[in-house]
Amino acid sequence: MKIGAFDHHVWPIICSTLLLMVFLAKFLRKKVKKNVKNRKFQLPPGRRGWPIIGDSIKWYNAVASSHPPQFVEEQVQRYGKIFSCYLFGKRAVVSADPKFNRFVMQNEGKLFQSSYPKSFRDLVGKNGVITAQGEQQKKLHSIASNMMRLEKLKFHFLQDIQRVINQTFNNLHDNQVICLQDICRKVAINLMVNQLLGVSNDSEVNEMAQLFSDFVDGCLSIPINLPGFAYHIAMKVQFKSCLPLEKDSSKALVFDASFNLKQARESIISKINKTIETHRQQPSSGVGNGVLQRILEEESLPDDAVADFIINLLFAGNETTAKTMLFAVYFLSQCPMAMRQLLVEQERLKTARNNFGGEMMLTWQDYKAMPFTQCVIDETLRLGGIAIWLMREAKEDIRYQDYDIPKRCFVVPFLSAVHLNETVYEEALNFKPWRWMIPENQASARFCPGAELARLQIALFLHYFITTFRLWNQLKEDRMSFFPSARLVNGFQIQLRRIPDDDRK
Ligand code: HEM
Repeated sequence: MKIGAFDHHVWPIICSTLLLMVFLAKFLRKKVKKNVKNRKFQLPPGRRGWPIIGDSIKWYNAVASSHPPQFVEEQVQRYGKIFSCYLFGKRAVVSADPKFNRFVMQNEGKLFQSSYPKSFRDLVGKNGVITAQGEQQKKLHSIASNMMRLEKLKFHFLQDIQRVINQTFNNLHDNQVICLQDICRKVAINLMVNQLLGVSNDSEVNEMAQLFSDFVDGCLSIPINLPGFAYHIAMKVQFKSCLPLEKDSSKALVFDASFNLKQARESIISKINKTIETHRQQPSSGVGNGVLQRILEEESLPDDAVADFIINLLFAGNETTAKTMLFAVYFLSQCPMAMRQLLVEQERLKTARNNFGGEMMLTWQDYKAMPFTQCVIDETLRLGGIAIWLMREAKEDIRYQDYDIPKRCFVVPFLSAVHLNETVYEEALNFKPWRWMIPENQASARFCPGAELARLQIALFLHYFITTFRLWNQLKEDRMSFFPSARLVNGFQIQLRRIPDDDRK
């Protein structure tokens, strides 16, 4: 049978040819589109991992271990120093490349911004230096840097820090068994209360310290309370697997759902507001010499912004300082040679202490004469990795060398992968404070406005610790973990041997 001019055998051939051409056209269009897209978005190499959660569980397993860069190191071997993956339900670009990390830090606010969950921002306050963005962040950063610059430390903090440390140590007796992790938290929180709020009365310090401490513990647990978030699932799995093994004495693992964080925040704000009121009523009473009082005198921030500012500083400075103190003693216990050298430096200064109102204290010149102590602090920060990674978000599509980072992508400079890299630091896994005596190693980025204050606090803590307690017996093996924050899993339980009073000069 004929249809039109064609034989009926010809029609199937024409139809299939047409179909083939349509498919071919579609395929080529897709290919061209993909190429254009690839050219536009050449993500760093990497992988997708599991649906929704991506590599979050592997990530958490690594950071809960004693060697947090493990996951990053594995990916670096496969894909290179900058790679992509999925974390917390988001596409992420992770870097173990010091150059890229510097690029991120140098373009803070311009190309990148900090990326914290909303619930965290609500708790620590939207108007604080950690959580604010753009121009407001720059302004708050400069206020924070101004409040904690060297001259202020010299005049406002030096003696107070020594008083607070001694108050805590005076309550510890010979042969007492302590959990050093708890003691360091207590010292650091008391220091924060004293320096931020200008509170020095014992009972007030204790009351505020308890409030601050509960608040910081709670904030560390907030990712747990994000239902439906990949983060939440990862944490839950992680918790089930690590909790029975790693129950430590610090409160860092107390994840009590009934804990009312908002209430703790309100109580802190009400205390801050009361202090503001007292200061306004008696501005020249000389009561309190904290950052809070100085902000009220020197800056013109609204009261709610002042409260957020203080809570942000508390959050940024408390755990970081406490854990650096703890890790310094932990590393020193494992390195007798460094311990001996530190003791020589500090014993010499102990004999030079001066009398300030009946208390023997160190002067600013003494503090400046602790070169080896500063190396111990640098090495503790490198090996202890208190700030393991930074959390950023791309503000726009960004081109870096051959790669593209799309807008809103999670960007993670993984600092400890650089700090523990053998090609950057020889014998990177060993505690070797002497490496910081080499001038080239000394330059480091200063993006923490509290860095100098933290150094002063840690140096003075080490001075009084090693010159008050002779030797300490470690009662339980310990190891570091970085989940949910940096800690020693058994809290570093030690028995103190106090140097007899007549031995002290
Ligand atoms: C050893 C102790 C400390 C360490 C290891 C440390 C580390 C850091 C790091 C890595 C950052 C950058 C975070 C980021 O960019 O996402 C940072 C920022 C910050 N730190 Fe510290 N810090 C310490 C002590 C302190 C203290 C004592 C204070 C103040 C009381 C403080 C206040 C801040 C503030 C306000 C920021 C935010 C700066 C901004 O975003 O503009 N830090 N710190």
